[in-house]
Amino acid sequence: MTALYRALGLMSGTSMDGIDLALIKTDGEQVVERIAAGSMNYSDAFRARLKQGLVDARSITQRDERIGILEKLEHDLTLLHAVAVQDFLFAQGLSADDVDVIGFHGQTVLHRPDDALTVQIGDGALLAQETGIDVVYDMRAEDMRHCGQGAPLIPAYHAALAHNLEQQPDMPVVFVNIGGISNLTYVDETGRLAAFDSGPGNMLIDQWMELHGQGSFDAGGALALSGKTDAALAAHYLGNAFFTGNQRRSLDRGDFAVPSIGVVSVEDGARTLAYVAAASILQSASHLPQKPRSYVVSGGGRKNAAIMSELSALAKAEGVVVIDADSAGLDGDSMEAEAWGYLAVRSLKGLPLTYPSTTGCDTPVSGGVLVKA
Ligand SMILES: Nc1ncnc2c1ncn2[C@@H]1O[C@H](COP(=O)(O)OP(=O)(O)OP(=O)(O)O)[C@@H](O)[C@H]1O
Ligand SMILES: CC(=O)N[C@H]1[C@@H]2OC[C@@H](O2)[C@@H](O)[C@@H]1O[C@H](C)C(=O)O
Repeated sequence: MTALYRALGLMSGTSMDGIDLALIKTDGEQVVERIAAGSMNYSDAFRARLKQGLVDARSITQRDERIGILEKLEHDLTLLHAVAVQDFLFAQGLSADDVDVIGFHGQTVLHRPDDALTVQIGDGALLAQETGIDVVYDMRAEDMRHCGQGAPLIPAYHAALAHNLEQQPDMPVVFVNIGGISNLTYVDETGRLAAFDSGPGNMLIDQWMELHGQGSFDAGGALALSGKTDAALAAHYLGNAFFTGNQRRSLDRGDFAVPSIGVVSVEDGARTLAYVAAASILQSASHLPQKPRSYVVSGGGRKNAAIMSELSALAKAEGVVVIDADSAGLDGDSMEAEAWGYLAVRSLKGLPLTYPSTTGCDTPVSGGVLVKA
């Protein structure tokens, strides 16, 4: 039997709502045992600093540049991850010795795949020092050196999950992650893998809510459910070149702009953006190798009832079943964090993290930087 590693994945996603943590036991191949998961929310003040970081990052031309507040932000973000790890281990009754490796994503502050530039802040050496645990980080860069788009990386993990589901969904199955940005992974009976980002997920909804002083997200999709879809606004988003272009693989937060205030009512805006989140999944799925038979949905967007009802209706019209990841025996909140633990182990073993069919790289590519504690 191949060695199993206890891997702790840490994800700070594009929504910038906090840090997700997940401990798994895995061989980095077919074996995945989910052990525990947790999260630590960012304060409003820290989230505001992250947003400033995105602004400052716009002038980066070399991926190790840390302009404006980015140097201090990277340091503080890393220390917050160290605190999240310590709190998580304490809550689980574990210690650093119980973890073989941390898979550290950090925070994406800039993603320009067309310029082969992707920047995640997060200091792997500092995290290893603070936690006393080996850290694998910076897992997107090597893919870009091989002409890949540096994202999405979760498909390798989805492929492993497809073999581990308690209830096998109808194949081909598509894993749908509705985060700030959404992405799709297609897996069929032959093990064929295809993946790409599919469009805006929650990020426009979150920005729309903030613009109207209605908090940072549409809880349960309640506001959206009280509005109606504005066809012209929806068509504006769904007509974006991303959906038709042949380089359509990965997205940056900046690729879609929130509607201006007053274009539609706040309720109709929330509904329209929920519709766009759902419809862009279907629109992108039309580029998959074959029509899927089921969607397994994870990410915070599955808690927005307007997104889910739009998605279910659109999928039903195409004969595709929508399943919540949790009802498939998975954890829809911590899947990305699990993936980063899994990918860290693959990195240790020199196994590919990405494939030509997932990021567009020219050959299967491993990656990640290891820092020993
Ligand atoms: N109860 C809820 N009701 C509605 N929406 C929710 C709820 N909880 C979370 N969300 C949405 O999900 C978002 C967070 O989702 P998630 O954590 O999957 O994103 P992320 O991992 O940061 O993004 P990405 O996958 O793009 O990196 C929040 O910003 C919010 O919009
Ligand atoms: C550059 C970057 O951080 N991209 C994220 C983002 O958030 C969702 C989507 O866009 C995906 O491509 C990716 O994250 C996931 C976890 C991934 O790489 O698989």
